[in-house]
Amino acid sequence: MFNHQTLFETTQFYVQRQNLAANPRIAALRERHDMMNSIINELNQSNKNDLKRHLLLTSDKITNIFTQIQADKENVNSINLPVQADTKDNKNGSNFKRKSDESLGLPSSINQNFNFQQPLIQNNNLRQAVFKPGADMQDLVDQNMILEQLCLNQEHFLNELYEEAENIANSNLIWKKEIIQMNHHIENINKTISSLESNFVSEVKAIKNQVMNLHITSDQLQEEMDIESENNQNLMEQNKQYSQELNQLLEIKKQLEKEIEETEMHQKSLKEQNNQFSDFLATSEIKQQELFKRIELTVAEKKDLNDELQSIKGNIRVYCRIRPLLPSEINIDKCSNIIQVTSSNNVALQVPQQHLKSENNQKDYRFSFEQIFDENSSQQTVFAEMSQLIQSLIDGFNVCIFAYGQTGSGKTYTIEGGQSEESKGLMQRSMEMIFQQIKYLQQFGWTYKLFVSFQEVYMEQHRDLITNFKVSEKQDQLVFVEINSIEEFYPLMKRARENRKTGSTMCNDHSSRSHSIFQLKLYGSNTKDGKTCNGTLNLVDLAGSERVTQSKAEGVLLEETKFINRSLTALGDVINSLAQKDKHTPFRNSKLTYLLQPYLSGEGSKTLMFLNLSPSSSSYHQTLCSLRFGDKVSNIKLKKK
Ligand SMILES: Nc1ncnc2c1ncn2[C@@H]1O[C@H](COP(=O)(O)OP(=O)(O)OP(=O)(O)O)[C@@H](O)[C@H]1O
Repeated sequence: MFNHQTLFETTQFYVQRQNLAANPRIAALRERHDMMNSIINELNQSNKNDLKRHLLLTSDKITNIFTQIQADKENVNSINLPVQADTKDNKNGSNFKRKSDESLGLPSSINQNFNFQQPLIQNNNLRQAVFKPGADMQDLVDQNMILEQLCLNQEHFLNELYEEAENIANSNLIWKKEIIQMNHHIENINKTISSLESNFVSEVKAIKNQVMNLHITSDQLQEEMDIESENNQNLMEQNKQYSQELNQLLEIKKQLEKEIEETEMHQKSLKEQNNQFSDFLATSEIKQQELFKRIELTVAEKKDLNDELQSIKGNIRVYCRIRPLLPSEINIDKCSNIIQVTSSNNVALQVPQQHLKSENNQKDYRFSFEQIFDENSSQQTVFAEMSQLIQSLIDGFNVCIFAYGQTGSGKTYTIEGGQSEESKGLMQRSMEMIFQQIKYLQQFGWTYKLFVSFQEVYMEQHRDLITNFKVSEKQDQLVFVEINSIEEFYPLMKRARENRKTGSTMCNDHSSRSHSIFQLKLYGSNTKDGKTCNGTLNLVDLAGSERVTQSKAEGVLLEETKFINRSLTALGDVINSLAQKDKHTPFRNSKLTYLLQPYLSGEGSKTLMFLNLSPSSSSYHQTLCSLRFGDKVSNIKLKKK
């Protein structure tokens, strides 16, 4: 039996379901499904080049749509349908069974917002209207027919709805499948996109690197181009300069060509002059040879004349030299000058007032010497007078020059002199003259070898002043140094002076108490005629000639003074003996005479004694002694062999 209430409720239910079918959300779902299809078609249609762009755009769209679909689907599922079997009002247990929500693809949960009370109330009202008590039978039959017809219509309509619902469920399943396929497809597309993206990124990276490299290469090329352009500019400038120089050179060339022409002309005239000159030279050479012969003869004559002159003057000569009063003698000791040079050969020693009695009131002592140099005589003047002896040395004589006098009378000043050009002494001036003469004589075939030694005799001890070593009896320890120029001589002189000074400080200023001997051995040979010519120069700075009694010396000083006096006396004796032509000359009486023996004896020897005098009144006795010694020596003549 058909239950009207149940039919009504069922009808109500399917009306609601139809309403659901017409739900705007489901319609929207459909629309989006269509849109997705169109997008997929669109994607399939898009060409490969635009694929990436489309994919990027559509992937976002798809993602949005998909999320919306998911949301909509959830919303759809969340819409609850009334379950007839479970309602309270299904009292009659209707056999109408609605299809399960799952089979329709709809969720089984109940939508709490849907109001079921309103239709139920309406049904009750309808039921009351239909089954109204007291209504007549015909009305009921009519009503029943209407209701049966209504029921049939409703059933038919419900079947349609049911089919419609099944279709929706089927299509829903198809959508699900499509969505799954689409998801796969989207995944594949995403994969393709990501691979394309990674390729794109790597390609972009590669392209970026290439672009970077291109930038670098471009920068380098730019730099090179800049350098090249600079070089180019420089080259242009150089080119300009070269072209200017070339023009100048061309002008110079023109001038030179002119000059060459002129020079060639000049050369021709010079050749002619040359021929004339060569003729003239030939005759001049003959004349020159004649002149050389004459000069040689003149030199030989000069040598003989010099020898003769020295002989006339005497082989032993005495030059007297008086030094000026020293500032200390004038200012401190208040001494006066007691020597008067009366002429170039005569000197007078005044007896000081305090000594007049002891000298028997003799006012002065007068002496004559070959040459007297007063206090104003320069080193140059003194040397000029004795330079003839140096010439004799070069001519092959032995020359001995002594400086004799008391301490501080000017012996060292005369022999060695000072450091300045003006004050340099006999030693330096002699050496300079010798080297000048050697150079001059080279043109006549003379060559010379020079050897020098510096030595000292102190208290009969012989010492080498170059090595600063003691020399034994054998003399072979004495060093002779060969010198080839005046420059080689100076350091040796300096060294000897220093060694003498060192000795002086070690031995209580023994420099004034020792005899200093400079020796030069000169060996000459003539390459033209084979002649030889050997001579020796001795410059002797004698020790101070103080007398023991007058010096009031004591101790070591007394000993030194005794040695000095002994050696000076021995020198005087030797000179005297030589003058007396004695058979035996006592050379061995002192180290000094023993050393000088070879150069004092014989006709090839020339001796000069400088008698150095102090003009001070305080040195009266010493000066008188020196003058007497000098007088004695100046009267000696060396014997001839
Ligand atoms: N002709 C001169 N002109 C100027 N000064 C001189 C002259 N002679 C000597 N003198 C000075 O007198 C001082 C003593 O001279 P020097 O040392 O030569 O004496 P010396 O006789 O060698 O003494 P010593 O025996 O003690 O060595 C020095 O200061 C020197 O410069």
